[in-house]
Amino acid sequence: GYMVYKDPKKPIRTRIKDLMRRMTLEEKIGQMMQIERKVASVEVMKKYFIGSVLSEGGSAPAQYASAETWINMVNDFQKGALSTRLGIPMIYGIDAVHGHNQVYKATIFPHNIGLGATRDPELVKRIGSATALEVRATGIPYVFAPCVAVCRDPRWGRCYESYSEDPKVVQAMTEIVSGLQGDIPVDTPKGIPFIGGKEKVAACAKHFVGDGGTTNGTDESNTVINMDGLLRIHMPGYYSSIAKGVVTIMLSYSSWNGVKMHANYELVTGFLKNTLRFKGFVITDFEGLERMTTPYHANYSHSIEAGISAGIDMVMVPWNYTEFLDDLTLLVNRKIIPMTRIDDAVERILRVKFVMDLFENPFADCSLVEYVGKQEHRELAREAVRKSAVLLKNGESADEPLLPLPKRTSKILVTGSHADNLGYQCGGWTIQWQGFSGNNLTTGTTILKAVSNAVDPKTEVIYKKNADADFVKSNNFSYSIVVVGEHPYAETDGDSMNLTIPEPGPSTIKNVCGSVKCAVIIVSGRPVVIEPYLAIIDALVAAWLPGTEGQGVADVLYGDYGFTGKLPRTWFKTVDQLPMNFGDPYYDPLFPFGFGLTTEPI
Ligand SMILES: OC[C@@H]1[C@@H](O)[C@H](O)[C@@H](O)c2nc(CNc3ccccc3)cn21
Repeated sequence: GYMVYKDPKKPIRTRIKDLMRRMTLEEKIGQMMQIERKVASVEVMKKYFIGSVLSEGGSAPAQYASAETWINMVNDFQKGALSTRLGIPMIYGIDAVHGHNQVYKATIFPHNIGLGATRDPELVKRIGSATALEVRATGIPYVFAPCVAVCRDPRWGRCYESYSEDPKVVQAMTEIVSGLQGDIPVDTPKGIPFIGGKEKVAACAKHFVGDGGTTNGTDESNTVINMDGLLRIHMPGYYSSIAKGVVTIMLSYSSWNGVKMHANYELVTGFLKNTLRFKGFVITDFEGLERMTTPYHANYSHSIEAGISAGIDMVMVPWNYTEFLDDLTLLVNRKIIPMTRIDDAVERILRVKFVMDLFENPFADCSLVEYVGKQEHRELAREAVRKSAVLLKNGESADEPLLPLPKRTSKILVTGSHADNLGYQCGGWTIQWQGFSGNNLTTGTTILKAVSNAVDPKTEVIYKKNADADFVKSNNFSYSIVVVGEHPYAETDGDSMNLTIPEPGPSTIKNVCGSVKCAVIIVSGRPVVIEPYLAIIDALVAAWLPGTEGQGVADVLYGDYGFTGKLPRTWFKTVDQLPMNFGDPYYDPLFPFGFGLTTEPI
């Protein structure tokens, strides 16, 4: 029969009110639970009134799964949700943090540190639009992006997910929110969520707040800074994201001055919801409540009370959602958590679902599948790669630059662990949570292939993964391209106290650059130790984590385009200087924030 909440002609607030008054406590708590796809099913969706499902890093319906396979999976979960008494649609979320990075053949864009180096917000907005299309092509309407962390210590394993050490650069790059969600209508009141239609997705500014400011860059640890410092350095990305209508905000595992963000009422409710008037929903990180305590999951019921009371609306409770449901039900029945808090959470979640048209359009169709890895998206990614590359050294003096390299010559050497490895050049959060090695798990252009594509057909390109001095001396190479750097990593696995390039990178640099002109390309998620080798390196390029479109590196190496990238973060001399950021009283970098040599296109 007719019900107001099902009537798209009624105002959203009227539909929410009508729906809320019909809901049982169990149905309300169901809306607050986001579970992982591996434990989700039509039955579970129906039995527990699940409001949301996610793919954790690397969690796909199958290896090499097509867009259609993704769509069928998402639609199945949706059928379960719609078969409940009130038929509230579920929302599916995934980490699309540098393109739709979990999907085979999707376009993989440079990670955020590279986008920060472009200083091009309009480009980043276009990347958001392209990403939204590829995500919608697989039937998914919600992404856990952008990360607006301000990484203040490159020893942090997630520094590459941060656009810059400078909050102003991070604020500029929140243009990606407008690309992902669509431009917010000018008259929209501040903080109201907005999504611009079926080719746009709900975004998620993360991780609130101060994730990039932890001591020594230790992931998930403690950010020690006063309120002024927090607001000046770590908060601006949220001002800009909310002004652009960001629909959700994810909390950080980290603490601020010893208080867990997942239990921080003053910042989550007091500041974010009341002062900034954020009207979307606040979501935990993965097992955020379980990981509030050491040991993990200790005193879980208290963690639930602390988190929900702090202002958490949706809980990423991937596995033990039945325990969460039981504990929270008890807390409400005992009046430890007031129903008004539950109603605030559910109202925010429902508002997002109504705003996103999920009630009227709960199912995905196959109309967009050809957008996955679309050539024009790859061209956009190639443009981003060009603009993200930072030229740090070019010959011993300005009047004898090595770059741009000549395309026409007799014989050149391409060498290094990262020259022919698509997984390495994409970095973490690519197909697998921790990224991958090799060229088989998705499609793209390695830097080796890019060089071969770029040079004159008469030029002989010799590839040797780890060339030694004898090999170089026994050949008469005109010049060499040495591609080395970090192996892929994500989160805590990326924390590093030494920031060295793993062997045989340094040896390859020494072996090759000691015998022939060399252009060294660093593939890394952050500045790494390079000072000891700088003197023997003729040209040095920071390529960051460029993604699948390695052709963009060759574009600037060979002068089809000029180098324009600028360092989005300070390049240290030695790690014992850290943390060291632009504006610090002690500032003695190898290359300062904003540094970048340029070349003219040929
Ligand atoms: O993938 C979901 C979220 C992601 O959006 C967050 O940015 C990130 O902090 C995040 N981490 C995990 C999984 N973390 C984890 C860490 C150690 C062991 C097992 C899982 C999931 N997620």
